[in-house]
Amino acid sequence: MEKLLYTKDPSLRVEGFQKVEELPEELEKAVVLVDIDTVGVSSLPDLKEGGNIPVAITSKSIPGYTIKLVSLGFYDVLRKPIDEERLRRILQRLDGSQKVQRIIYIHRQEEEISGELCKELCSIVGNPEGKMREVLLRVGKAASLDVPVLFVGETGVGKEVFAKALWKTSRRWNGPFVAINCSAVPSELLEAELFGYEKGAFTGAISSKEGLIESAKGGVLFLDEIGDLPLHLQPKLLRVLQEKKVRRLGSTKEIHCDFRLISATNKDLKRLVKEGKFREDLYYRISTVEIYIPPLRERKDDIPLLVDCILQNISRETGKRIVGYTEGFLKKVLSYNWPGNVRELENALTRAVSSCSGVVLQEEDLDIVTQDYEDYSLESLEDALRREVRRLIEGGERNIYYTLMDRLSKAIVREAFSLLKGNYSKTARTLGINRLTLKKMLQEGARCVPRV
Ligand SMILES: Nc1ncnc2c1ncn2[C@@H]1O[C@H](COP(=O)(O)OP(=O)(O)OP(=O)(O)O)[C@@H](O)[C@H]1O
Repeated sequence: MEKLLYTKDPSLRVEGFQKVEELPEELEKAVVLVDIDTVGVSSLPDLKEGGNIPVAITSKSIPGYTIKLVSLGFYDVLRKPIDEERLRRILQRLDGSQKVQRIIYIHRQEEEISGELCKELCSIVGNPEGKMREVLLRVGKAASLDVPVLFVGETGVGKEVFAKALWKTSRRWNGPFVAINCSAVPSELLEAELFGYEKGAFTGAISSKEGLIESAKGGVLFLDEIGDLPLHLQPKLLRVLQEKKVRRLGSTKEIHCDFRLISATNKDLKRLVKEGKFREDLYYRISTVEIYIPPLRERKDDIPLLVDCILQNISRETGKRIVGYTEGFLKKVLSYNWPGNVRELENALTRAVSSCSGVVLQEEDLDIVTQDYEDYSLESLEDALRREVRRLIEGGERNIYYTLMDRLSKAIVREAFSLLKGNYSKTARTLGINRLTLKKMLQEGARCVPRV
């Protein structure tokens, strides 16, 4: 492995730097130029050990990024292409205080790592080796394409967090991020909100107003719960997406609008299409890239990392000092299935912190009902359900009925199917349901998306 020695030579040229795919074994006292666009920042702790001086190299010029990188531990940040004069100044600055012996340029060919950038920029927590890696890679790739993206996943999995990460790492990062939840606005108001209106367009329109589509010009329009977009607005949205023009209510003038659509849903849109509740052409238009975010119960390795991060945030916000938690506490967190995902975890931890009398969270501070109860009677099941309904309502969850019914029906079907050794006819007969319905439920069991 060739290494470039730092010689104080003023004619030092960047092109002469050693490029290595992986960290060299001995790095002591090296200035390590880390191409973070391709290598990421995960190697930082290793680099700093042994007194190396990491300098980040990036082509991204996102506001706050330099500060973020320096706060992570980089000595300085250089933009690509590397300005040799700036590099030389950094080296001279260092030379007085540290004996720099060599400079190494670490770089990786893959572009995949922009996913890592999303992670750092948006404080997305997840095990880098786990399921979130795939999601981050997909977000990283989608960021460079200016096409509509649809995030699919249960409530509280982080669809909006990822939508923002996508926006911040796309070429539209300096444009606005305009978000609206289609299920939270009554259908008659949603049209005016999205498309805008002219004065007198309807009773109460005392002045004209631009719609959110117009406001998203140059940036991103985030349509949350797009599955709840009323049928009569769907062709209007489709037209806007096709023609890149919007017409305010009460106007004949078309206004050009250049925005990127990112949408999210916790519903099975393909099923809504089949049921005639969502237009097929719109579905294909909004889902050029579809990214599925798995529920927390399918990525339990993320939970300890999330717990640490959420507890730090809660401590910061509330001023209540929490130094850790017992093994029993973490065991209880891990044994629960978190149907409300990260949002529910945040709410449960907030409650745990407020009920904790010391600085270490105990098992009993967590008021969740874990699955390993011993009492199998229907009464106890009803009790558990009552507690679960109360907890979900207090946690501000939506779609409670469907989430619970979906989980219950799937649990019943799966258990019967496995007890009856995978015999479809027998299971259908025993459960008293149609064979086709059974097959469909078993197929859909893997995704578990609550639906109406
Ligand atoms: N990977 C993550 N790292 C850190 N925080 C996360 C992560 N995923 C989700 N969160 C947090 O969980 C909460 C819910 O996330 P978000 O609102 O993005 O979920 P959602 O899937 O859009 O939910 P809904 O479908 O109900 O709108 C937020 O407070 C968010 O900051």
